[in-house]
Amino acid sequence: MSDLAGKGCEIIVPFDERQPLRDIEKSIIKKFRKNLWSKFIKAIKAYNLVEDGDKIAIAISGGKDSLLMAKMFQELKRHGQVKFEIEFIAMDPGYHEDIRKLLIDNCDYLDIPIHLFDSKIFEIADEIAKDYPCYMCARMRRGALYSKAQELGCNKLALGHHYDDVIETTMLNLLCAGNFKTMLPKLDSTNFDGIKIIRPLYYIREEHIIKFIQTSGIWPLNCACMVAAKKTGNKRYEIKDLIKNLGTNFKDVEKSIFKASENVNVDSVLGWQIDGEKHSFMERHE
Ligand SMILES: Nc1ncnc2c1ncn2[C@@H]1O[C@H](COP(=O)(O)OP(=O)(O)OP(=O)(O)O)[C@@H](O)[C@H]1O
Repeated sequence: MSDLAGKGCEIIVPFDERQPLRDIEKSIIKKFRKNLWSKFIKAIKAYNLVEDGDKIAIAISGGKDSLLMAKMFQELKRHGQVKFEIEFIAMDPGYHEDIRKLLIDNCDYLDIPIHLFDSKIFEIADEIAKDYPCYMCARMRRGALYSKAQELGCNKLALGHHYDDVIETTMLNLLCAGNFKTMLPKLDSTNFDGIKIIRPLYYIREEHIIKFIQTSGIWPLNCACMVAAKKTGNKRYEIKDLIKNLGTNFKDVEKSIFKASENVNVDSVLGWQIDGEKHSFMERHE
């Protein structure tokens, strides 16, 4: 087994024992309506994420975010007016066997029928990018998920990134990469024809997902590799803490970071890119 697989990490401890499935499902549209269900629907409508005739591959890592996303899609199919199909795909990058078992057990309990498939991503990332495997791992993971979605005839791939992932990405780019770029709620694949990525949890705050998971009594897979377990080798963890700390002095700082990417004033920036082509404010002065 690759060193990346790890054994485990900080866990999200449930408030109570596992609740009956029907209660968990009901809680999404009742108890958590405002913070989960309404936000899910809002993003779907705002960005046209689900359309008639879609076949959506829902990517399940076994973590809290993707488990919730799976249940919300099932609710949407049950209650919504749009006609679409769903397939749940879960890729095993070389998990520790206990983690794989937890993933399967949670999906069984929650009635999420997954297509579980293997890849050797941990082994490869460990070999070719030992010190900073995250970038390599994420790229290969994306490729594996796209291929599976395409094999199943899907036109969309749904990922469980939420609001806090979005603002962390914005800050990560600003502070570490020197650019202004966020994570979009919908985008075309560059390598896989006819597949779009969608992020229906775009407006959902992580704290509400944690509350839902704790209330449901589920022990989600919290981190699947050593990098996540140790919280080192990836700047994202530092950015997460930074945003949290900023919140003590700046009111609604998360909202401001999120809004910044809706309100870019192109009249007041030095340069920008469209379709990979660079532009400068100087073009307007020549
Ligand atoms: N091994 C995997 N198999 C299928 N989908 C995956 C896998 N790993 C990640 N994903 C998808 O990519 C999304 C983002 O992955 P990331 O590792 O950033 O997860 P996360 O923020 O911890 O979310 P989660 O709680 O769902 O694991 C996940 O929500 C899921 O949709």
